[in-house]
Amino acid sequence: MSTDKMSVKVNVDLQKERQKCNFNIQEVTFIFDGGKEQTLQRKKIEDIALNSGASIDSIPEECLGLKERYDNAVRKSCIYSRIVKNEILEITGLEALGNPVLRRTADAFFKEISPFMLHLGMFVPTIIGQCTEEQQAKWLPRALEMQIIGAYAQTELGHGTFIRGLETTATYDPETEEFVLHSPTLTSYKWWAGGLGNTANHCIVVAQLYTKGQCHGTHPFIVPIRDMETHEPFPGVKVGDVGVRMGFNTADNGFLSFNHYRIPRENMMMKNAKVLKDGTYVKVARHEKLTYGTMVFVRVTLVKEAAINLAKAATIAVRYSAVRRQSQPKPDAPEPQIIDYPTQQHKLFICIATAHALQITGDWLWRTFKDVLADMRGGNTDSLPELHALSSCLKAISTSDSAAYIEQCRFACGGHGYMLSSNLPLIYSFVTATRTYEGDYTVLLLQTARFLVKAWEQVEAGKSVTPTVSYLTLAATKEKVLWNDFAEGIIRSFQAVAARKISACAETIKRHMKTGICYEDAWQLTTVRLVSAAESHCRSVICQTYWNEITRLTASCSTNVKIVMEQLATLYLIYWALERSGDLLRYSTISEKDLNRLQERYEELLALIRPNAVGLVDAFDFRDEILRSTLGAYDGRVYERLMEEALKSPLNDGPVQASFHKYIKPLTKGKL
Ligand SMILES: CCCCCCCC/C=C\CCCCCCCCCCCC(=O)SCCNC(=O)CCNC(=O)[C@H](O)C(C)(C)COP(=O)(O)OP(=O)(O)OC[C@H]1O[C@@H](n2cnc3c(N)ncnc32)[C@H](O)[C@@H]1OP(=O)(O)O
Ligand SMILES: Cc1cc2nc3c(=O)[nH]c(=O)nc-3n(C[C@H](O)[C@H](O)[C@H](O)COP(=O)(O)OP(=O)(O)OC[C@H]3O[C@@H](n4cnc5c(N)ncnc54)[C@H](O)[C@@H]3O)c2cc1C
Repeated sequence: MSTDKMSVKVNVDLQKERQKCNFNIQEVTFIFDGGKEQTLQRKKIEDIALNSGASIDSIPEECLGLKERYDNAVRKSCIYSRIVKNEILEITGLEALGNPVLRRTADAFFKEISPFMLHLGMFVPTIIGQCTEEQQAKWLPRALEMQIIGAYAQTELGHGTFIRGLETTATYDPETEEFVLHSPTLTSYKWWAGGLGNTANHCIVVAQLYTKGQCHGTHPFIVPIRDMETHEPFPGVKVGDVGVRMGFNTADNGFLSFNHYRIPRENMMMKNAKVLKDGTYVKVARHEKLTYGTMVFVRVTLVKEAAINLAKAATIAVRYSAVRRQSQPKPDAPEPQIIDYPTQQHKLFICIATAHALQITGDWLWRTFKDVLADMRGGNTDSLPELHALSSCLKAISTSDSAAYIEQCRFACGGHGYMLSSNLPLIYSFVTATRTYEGDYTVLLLQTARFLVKAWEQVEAGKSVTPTVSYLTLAATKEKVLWNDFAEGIIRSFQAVAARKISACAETIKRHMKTGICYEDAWQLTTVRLVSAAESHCRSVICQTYWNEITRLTASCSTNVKIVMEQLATLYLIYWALERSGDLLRYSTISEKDLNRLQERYEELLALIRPNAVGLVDAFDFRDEILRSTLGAYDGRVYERLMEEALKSPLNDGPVQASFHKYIKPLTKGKL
């Protein structure tokens, strides 16, 4: 098609899809956003941030060089942060830090990431979580006003996972009432902190605290690293960019080292522990791990982050699949829309369902987090271990599932999904990093497994356990869970699988120890099973939360919304029952006949959901500016947009590139 004849109308196939949709889209948007109020607030924020057109690039971000891309990201971060500071936080308050609306709207400005993301994502939350009130009064207004820009530097070249192994030291000098920060080795260089390389002028540094000759473990400090006028690093501070990455290239991930660099005593974040003027160390917190609080907070927010990104990818892939026609399964019939292939539905509908499952579970986890925080303010830390176990496994599974399904969405778009202009590769490169940062997948599942094994030992000892593991009590009676394929039956069977795996792990550890080895070695020998047990536990939590919550949330919805939401949730349960059929055959009474029936129901559900597929992704309600995809825009002008974006490439700035004259011509003329 010639570019000058491009139509601006909505693609006909998409129009027909929208006519087929039989439910009220807005009601589903409300469910996905967590309520009508939240939808209205989100739309208001999007209007404020996006209607001026400030987010729009004349040249696609991906066509710029590395430095220009960073420069452009800083420019737009300043615009967006001004809007956030002056207008958005007024509406949302600091609640926005745990609410995906800021990130969702930021996607219109940054195809990759803002170098300011960690400022709001971790620097500000750490000030809130780790500073005394007096310290907050000093730092928080400056941070929110963007007078200072911060990063969070915990990870080092040598250690990310094992925080207790960090090597940076903060040694207290009572003579001057200062801490001396030092990086004793190459492996002690801070590495990875977002925004640190060139942007931040302050940084939270996690270092081993020494006072009176004794090490008290890792603690956070606020460290000025650059001159506020010249932006030059202070003497004793070495800072730079870690180099080109798979994604995140506008996030300015940096390295940092100190050479006996001094900061005032008051720059230690002292909510959980203090160093007095004379160097006396005073522990304030009731729980050893409260200094890890920011990580728990971010893990909680990442569950909804995973949901939103998957919803974006699903929107792109489903709309494209309604527009794209390919092959001719029946002679003389027109080429079908690719969404009519059951295999395509199998790839995509689980993505829609998973986005809902994670969003709903993320909302529930956020509420749980706030409850635990309220308890802790009252001095009660009893629920912290359960929150840590939950946030660890949910962060691990949500980010891992979301990354895998985003990649599946890209596969579902064939060759065009490989184009950066589809946005799918960029969404993937962002989300796949979430599986690693803020705690690696395996490491976090093993944290949950620790909690589960302890819970099992408690159950065996006849003690009560916390709500999310109460299903273990039933399992301990050794009563067999009889398979039934109602939703509640499937969920009970998943719990039985998790319980059996957890008890088997506990037995395996004991068996190893009987051979004379220590607990730690026995634990290591069991870790492959422990990861699998923690994964099963987490899936049962997601399935139960999704089912219970969707039933509650749709109670007052219109009939067709109830039906389509129930279809999606049932699809999710059956999908995982089929995926984990090996576990079910091993640990429940399910038979081959039951599995065959489940497979049939799964395929029936694909057909039932099919007419509503476009409506379901429309209900995620992403503005085109946020989707930033040639394949996923609301109007479905896929081919026109692909062509328009292609023409913006600098490689199309003329019919002949300079390299022809420099290299190719001499080669073809035998002169090179
Ligand atoms: C203005 C424009 C801006 C643009 C718009 C932006 C808008 C932004 C707004 C919001 C943004 C939201 C999105 C956020 C995005 C954020 C991006 C983040 C980027 C990445 C940042 C990072 O990665 S920071 C570094 C993170 N690092 C880690 O996560 C390290 C992982 N390791 C650990 O957590 C721990 O070391 C460990 C848990 C693995 C082990 O710790 P340790 O060795 O000390 O403990 P043990 O294994 O011995 O366990 C002892 C005991 O403690 C319990 N425990 C461990 N951790 C915790 C915890 N956190 N809480 C509670 N309890 C804990 C453990 O279970 C053991 O208990 P027992 O009872 O003894 O069994
Ligand atoms: C894009 C990006 C942004 C980041 N931003 C920041 C930031 O702003 N600030 C910051 O401080 N950090 C940041 N990080 C660092 C991040 O938090 C760490 O990379 C992460 O915690 C993993 O630690 P690691 O790199 O040391 O991996 P490692 O711990 O070395 O992991 C390597 C492998 O070893 C395995 N492994 C490690 N320990 C165990 C164990 N005990 N048992 C079994 N297996 C184990 C892991 O599963 C993994 O497969 C960022 C990282 C990325 C990729």
